[in-house]
Amino acid sequence: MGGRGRSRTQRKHFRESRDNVWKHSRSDSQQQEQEQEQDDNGNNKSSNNKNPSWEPFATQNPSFDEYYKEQGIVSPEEWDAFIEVLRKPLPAAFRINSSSQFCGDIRMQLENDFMKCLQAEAADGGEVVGIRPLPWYPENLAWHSNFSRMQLRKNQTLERFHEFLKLENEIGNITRQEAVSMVPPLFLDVHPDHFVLDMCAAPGSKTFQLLEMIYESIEPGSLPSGMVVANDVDVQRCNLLIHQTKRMCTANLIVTNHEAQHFPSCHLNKNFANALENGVAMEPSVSQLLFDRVLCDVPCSGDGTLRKAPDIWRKWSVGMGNGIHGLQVQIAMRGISLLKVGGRIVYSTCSMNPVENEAVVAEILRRCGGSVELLDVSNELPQLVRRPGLKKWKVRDKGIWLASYKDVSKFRRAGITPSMFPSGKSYMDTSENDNHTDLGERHDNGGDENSEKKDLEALTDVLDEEISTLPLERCMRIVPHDQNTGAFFIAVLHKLSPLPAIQKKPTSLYGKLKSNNTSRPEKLAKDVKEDINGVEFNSTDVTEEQLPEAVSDADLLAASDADLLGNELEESALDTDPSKMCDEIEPKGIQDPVDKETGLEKVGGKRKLQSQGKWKGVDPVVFFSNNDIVDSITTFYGIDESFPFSGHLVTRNSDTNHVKRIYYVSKSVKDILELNLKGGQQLKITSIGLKMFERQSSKEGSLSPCAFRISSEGLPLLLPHITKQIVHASPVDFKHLLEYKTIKFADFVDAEFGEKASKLMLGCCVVVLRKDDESSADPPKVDASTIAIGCWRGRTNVSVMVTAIDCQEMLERLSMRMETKNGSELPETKPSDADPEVLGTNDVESKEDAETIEMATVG
Ligand SMILES: C[S@@+](CC[C@H](N)C(=O)[O-])C[C@H]1O[C@@H](n2cnc3c(N)ncnc32)[C@H](O)[C@@H]1O
Repeated sequence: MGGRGRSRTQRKHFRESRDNVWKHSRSDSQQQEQEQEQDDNGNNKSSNNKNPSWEPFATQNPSFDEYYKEQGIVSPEEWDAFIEVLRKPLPAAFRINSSSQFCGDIRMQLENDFMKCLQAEAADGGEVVGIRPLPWYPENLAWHSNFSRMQLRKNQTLERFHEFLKLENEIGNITRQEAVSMVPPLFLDVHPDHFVLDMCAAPGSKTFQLLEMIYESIEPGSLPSGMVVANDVDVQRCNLLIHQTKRMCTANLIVTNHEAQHFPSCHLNKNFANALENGVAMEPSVSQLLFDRVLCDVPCSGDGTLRKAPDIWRKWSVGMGNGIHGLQVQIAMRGISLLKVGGRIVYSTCSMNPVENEAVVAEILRRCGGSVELLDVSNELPQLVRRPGLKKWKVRDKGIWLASYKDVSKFRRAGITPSMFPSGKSYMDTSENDNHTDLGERHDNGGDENSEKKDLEALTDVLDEEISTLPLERCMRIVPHDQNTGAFFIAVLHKLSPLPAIQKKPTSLYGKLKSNNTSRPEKLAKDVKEDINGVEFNSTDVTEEQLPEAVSDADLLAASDADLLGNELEESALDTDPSKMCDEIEPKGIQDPVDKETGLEKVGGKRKLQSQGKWKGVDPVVFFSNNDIVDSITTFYGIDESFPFSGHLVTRNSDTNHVKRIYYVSKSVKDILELNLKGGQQLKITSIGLKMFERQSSKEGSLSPCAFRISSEGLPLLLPHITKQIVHASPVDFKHLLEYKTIKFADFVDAEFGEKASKLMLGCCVVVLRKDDESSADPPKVDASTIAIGCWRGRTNVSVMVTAIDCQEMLERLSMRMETKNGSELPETKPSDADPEVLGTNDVESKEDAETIEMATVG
C-alpha cells in the first residue's frame, strides 16, 4: 500500500500545497546569513537594509528569554546551548513509508549507497555531511540529513541524493516530516484492529503514520480490521490532509471536519433505537463510535518549531500559550470521553510552554478523577532523549508573574484560569486558611488596576511556589539541543474506567447558557440528555471539588452539539489564531479549496450546495446500490466472490446513473457509516474510502462493455481478486510498456503476450510483471512483491495509464532490482514503432482527462 497510485491532478495539488524541504527556503538562508551578521549578544550588525522584505528574521525575543529562563525548562547552565541551537535552521528529516512496496529498496539505497558514499568521502578528507537514520525510530525508517546548498553544489553524491529525495517524496515513497513530530504516534501503540481518532490531524503527517501502523503485516488484497478517523476544524487544511493521506491508498480512513472539542458522539439516535425495540430495523454492528486510540495533537503556540519557522521569534508572546490553554483542555477532555475504557490517548504539542503542556495534563487528570492514569513510558523508545515533565511553573500575565490563582486580579480572571497553575486550585480554594493578604480579595473590594499592579510587582519576589502533586514527571519534553531537533511535548494517558459523571447544579449550566444564548435552554437540556445517552457515564464517584473550573467535564462531554463552551475561548483573548498554529507546513498555495472528489465545500466559491445530507455544502456519502453497474463491473473484471464487494461501495452522488467515481470502504468504515446514517448523520465527512472505479469518459471508453475502469488507488486492493482483463508481461515487455507507453499487439517481444492481450475485451486491463520463476503459461500469482500497472486494451494496442514521473520511478526501481539480482541490465530491444493511438508517449498531460493516466503497484 501507499507510495503509488496518485493521479497527476492529485500530485499537483500536493506539490503546490507543501513546502519543499529539500530546497532551503529563503528564510533558512537568510537566517544563516543573519547568524553571520550578529554579534555575540545576538544583536544585528547590519542596519542599512532598506527593503523590509529582505530583513532577516530576528532570532531573539526578550520576553521569550525571560519567560523560559524563569520556567526552568532547561537549567541556567544550559541556557546558552539551548538558545544557540534554537537559532539554527532545523536539519531535514523524512520517513520511508513502511507500507510502500519499495520500502525495503529505499532503505537499502539509503544505507548501502548514499550513507556509505558520503562516509567514504568524509574518510577521504572530504567535508563531513550527515545523513543518518534517527536512532530511536524503529527499523531505520526515519532519517535525518543536514547539508547546506553550498555543500550540495559541490558534492555529486549529495546532488544525486537530493534528486532521489525529490522524486521519492513526489511519488509518495517517503514523507518529509520534522523528526520530533514523528514521536507521538510511536507512543500510541496502535494495532491493526484499532479504531483510532486523530483529533487535530491536518496536514496529516501523523495520520499517515497511524495508517501505516494499522496496515502493518497486512497481506496484499486484504484490509486491516481497524480504521482511522482524521479530523480537523479547518476546511482548507482538511483538503491538505486528504491529499496527503490519499498517497496511502486506503479504504480504512474517514476524514471529518469538526471542532475537535465538539466532535460528535456518534451513536444510534432515539428513533432508531425505538425502531429496533419494535423490531423494525436491523441492528448495526457498531452502536456507538468510541476509539481504542486517540491522538490529541492540539493547536498550540508552536514555539517548538522556532528553528523551522523563525518568524515565530517576532510573533511570540506570553499570551499565545495562555490564550489557547482552555481550548487544549477542552479538546483533550473530548478525546478522553471518546476513548474506550482500556484505551490510550496521547496528548502532544509543539510548544515548550508548561501552560500548554503540564498544566493541561494536570487539569485533565483532575477532571477525570482517577479514571485516567498518566503512563510512565520511560522504557519505551529508550534511545529518544527526553526530559521529565515539570512539577512547578508560573503563569505570566500582563508582565507579571503569578504563582497561584489567588494572585490573579479579578480583571484578569476571564483569561487566567485556575487550571493554568500547578495546583489547579481556584481562588476560593487557595484563599482558605490563607493568612497573608490576598490580592484577589483586596481588588474584589474595590482596588484600581494601577495600584493592583504595584502590589503585584511588590509581591513577585515573595511568591509562594505551587508544586503539583500529580506525577507530571511522566510527561516528556524534547528540547532542541539534546539531539539537534525541534521541541515537542508528549503525555501518554490510559483510560482506566468510565469518566465520572458530574452532577452539575442546574444554575451553573443555565447560568453559563444564559450569558451565551438565553434563547436556547430547552435545546441545551435536550442536547445534554442525548449526549449523555451516547457517552459513557458513571454517576457515582465524583464531587464538585474535583472540578475546579466553572465548566465541568460533564458540561464538556455534553456540549458536543450545544455551543456551551464557545465563549470561554473568546473571553480568553487569544492574540493569535489557533487554527493556524501547527508544527507542520502551512497550506501555502492551495489553489482550489474544493476537493472535487470529496465534495468538500468551496469557501466563498460558487459551488452549488447540496441539500440531501445534513451538512450544507458537503455532498452526502451514500451506499452505491445500482446492481446493474455493480454486476457489469463484477463480470467484466471477474471479481471473485470471496472479495467483500457489494455493500462496500459508496459514492457522493445519490443519482446512481450519473456517478463518476465509486469508492470502496473497509468493513470497519462501512460499520461506522451505517451507524452515522442511522444516528442522524452526526459526522461531517469530507472524504471516505478508496477511489476504486472511475467512469470512462473518452470516446473509445464508451465502446467498452464496462463503463468503469479500475483507478490506480484501487488496483492494489482489487488485484488479487480479479480473474479477467489481466495479463502477465515479461520484464522486457513490461519495461517497454513503461518506456514507450503504447505498444501494438504484434510488437511485443513475447508474441504470446501480444496475442493474450489482443484477446482481452476492449477497455481497462491490468498488466502484471511476470516473476523470474513464472512462465507465461502459469496462472497469475499475486503477493507483496507483485508489480502491476493499469492499462487500456485498445483496438490494436496496449497503452499504459501511467504518468511520466511514475514511469521514471518504476523503471529506476526495476533496474535497481535487476542489477542487485543479476548484476546485469535488461536487454535493450525496441518495438518497431510505438503507436500513440490512445495515449501519446509524451502526451500524458495534454489528455482531456489527466486522471486517467495512472499506475499502481501492489504491496
Ligand atoms: C499542530 S497542528 C496538527 C498537526 C497534525 N497532527 C500533523 O501531524 O500533521 C494543529 C491542527 O489543529 C487544527 N485545529 C485548530 N483548532 C482546532 C479545533 N478546535 N478542532 C480541531 N482542529 C483544530 C488546526 O487546523 C491544525 O491543523
